[in-house]
Amino acid sequence: MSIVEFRNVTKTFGPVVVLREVDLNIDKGEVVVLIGPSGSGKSTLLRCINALEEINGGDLVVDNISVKAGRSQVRLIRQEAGMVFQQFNLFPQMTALENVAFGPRRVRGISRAEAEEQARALLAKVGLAERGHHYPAELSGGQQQRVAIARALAVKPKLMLFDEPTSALDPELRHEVLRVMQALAEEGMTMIVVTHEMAFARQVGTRLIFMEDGKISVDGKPADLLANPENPRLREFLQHVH
Ligand SMILES: Nc1ncnc2c1ncn2[C@@H]1O[C@H](COP(=O)(O)OP(=O)(O)OP(=O)(O)O)[C@@H](O)[C@H]1O
Repeated sequence: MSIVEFRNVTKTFGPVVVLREVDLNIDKGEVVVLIGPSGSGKSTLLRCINALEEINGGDLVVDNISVKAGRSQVRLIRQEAGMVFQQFNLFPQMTALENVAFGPRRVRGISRAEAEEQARALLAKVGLAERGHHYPAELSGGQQQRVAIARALAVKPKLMLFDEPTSALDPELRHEVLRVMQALAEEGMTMIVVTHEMAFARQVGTRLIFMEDGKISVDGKPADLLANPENPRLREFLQHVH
């Protein structure tokens, strides 16, 4: 069953066309890895899914809700699609625990005690049970990114969007974030991941999409595409990401 459906979606910024009549269906449980040259529209495609960007043409339906519906519906989509950014984007004045507890308190209106209990469980899940009282500045980049994942999970999203989640991290910190993402995938979470981590694509991805100039040009199984990239531009791209 589709959880994300792009129907002929166009997105422009002024005169610049960033998504060109994109058609794409993503089913529940898929782990889609999105790759492509800089400026090909990967981040924009993700940001349209949780309505951080407005589409200009076509329709985009997320868990049966159109992004073109009214404001209250769009708010629902934001809850259903958790987003993790390259730069973590934690609230600096809040502890890790407060960062994770904040969303459920605001969105679902649950008590502080209940939100903090859930937040503690989520921090334990991402391997940070002992770090709840730390502020973001006291945590490594990899720890901050894992708090960001816990924070996104706290509002119980149906899918998770990751925009280059490891690009700002030193190599030795990347694997701790990738491990958390792999565990989520193994639990059946639907995920769309913009990344250059081809080992993750091969081991965890169920689908690999190559974007070029606002269009999807290759869409298939990671193992097949990585072993035998028939598309010459994909082949060239892959030579540069290793
Ligand atoms: N808010 C904006 N205003 C104007 N142009 C934008 C805006 N956001 C993105 N763009 C333009 O849209 C195009 C696609 O950007 P996008 O960030 O989606 O690409 P990307 O494939 O994610 O690239 P990268 O790998 O460099 O992050 C680029 O030409 C970019 O300059």
